[in-house]
Amino acid sequence: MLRIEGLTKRFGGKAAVDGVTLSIPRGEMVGIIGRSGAGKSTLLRMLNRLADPSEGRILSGDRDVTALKGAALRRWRRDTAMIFQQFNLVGRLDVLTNVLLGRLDHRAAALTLVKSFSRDDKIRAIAALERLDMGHLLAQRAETLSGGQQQRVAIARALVQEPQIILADEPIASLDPRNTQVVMDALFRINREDGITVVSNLHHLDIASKYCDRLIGMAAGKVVFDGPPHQLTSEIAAKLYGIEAKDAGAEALDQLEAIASEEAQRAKQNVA
Ligand SMILES: Nc1ncnc2c1ncn2[C@@H]1O[C@H](COP(=O)(O)OP(=O)(O)OP(=O)(O)O)[C@@H](O)[C@H]1O
Repeated sequence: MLRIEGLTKRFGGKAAVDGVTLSIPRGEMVGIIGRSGAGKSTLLRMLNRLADPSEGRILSGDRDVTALKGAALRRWRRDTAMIFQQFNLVGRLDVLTNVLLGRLDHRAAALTLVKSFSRDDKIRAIAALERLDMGHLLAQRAETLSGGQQQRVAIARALVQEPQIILADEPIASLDPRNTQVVMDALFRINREDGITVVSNLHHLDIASKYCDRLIGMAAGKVVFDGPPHQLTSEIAAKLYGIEAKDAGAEALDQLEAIASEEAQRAKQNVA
């Protein structure tokens, strides 16, 4: 269980994240939604300790994550793998080596200085790539891959970290609809099969609603909605996305209704 208590991050006088309090149980698939500048990335970066809060605490069980330093902080970063919009691969390195970089924190500090990975590391990396349907491209340079393929390599790199939580910062923002589905399906499968908590910032309400158990809506640094997708009303969507995005909110709500009716249909079939 991750607990966030009164988390605030100020840049100058302005609060990018403003007194956020939340609990995230292990194994949940959470979507953080809201318009650009709402504070979603800053919140995620604080969870991984890429950014330090101005106020508040993050607790993992009874461990105070906000106070971690040195080796304990490195362990926390390994436990909370990040995935980014721009994939953050090393373009000139091959796919397998990019994935192996996710194993660096598992190795003794002395070994990290030598560029050799154990057989066990390589087996894990290949298995992660195969799981993401990328095994056949392991020798290819990362920069030659499509965006969707690069994001799958980034997910494989996150997997070999053996994280408890995957923090995905707009993982599909640079992808076309087909790759969006491939990447979201992969994150969903990892969440369901491995029980890894996934917290993902998502611009698209329809995608967030389709894949997530829970949506956290942010506006001006504050949480303005926290609940399952079917509880998101048009008023809240309008508040989250602002007047000019009202239509997008309405469109997304139509899709929410379609999802809800599909679920109802499935439930009916199960009963029958
Ligand atoms: N390093 C920084 N220095 C100054 N201001 C910052 C910094 N990082 C973020 N901000 C500001 O904090 C606010 C929240 O930004 P953040 O990137 O967290 O929002 P977001 O919801 O993730 O938006 P987007 O979807 O566009 O990434 C914005 O007003 C942004 O300009």
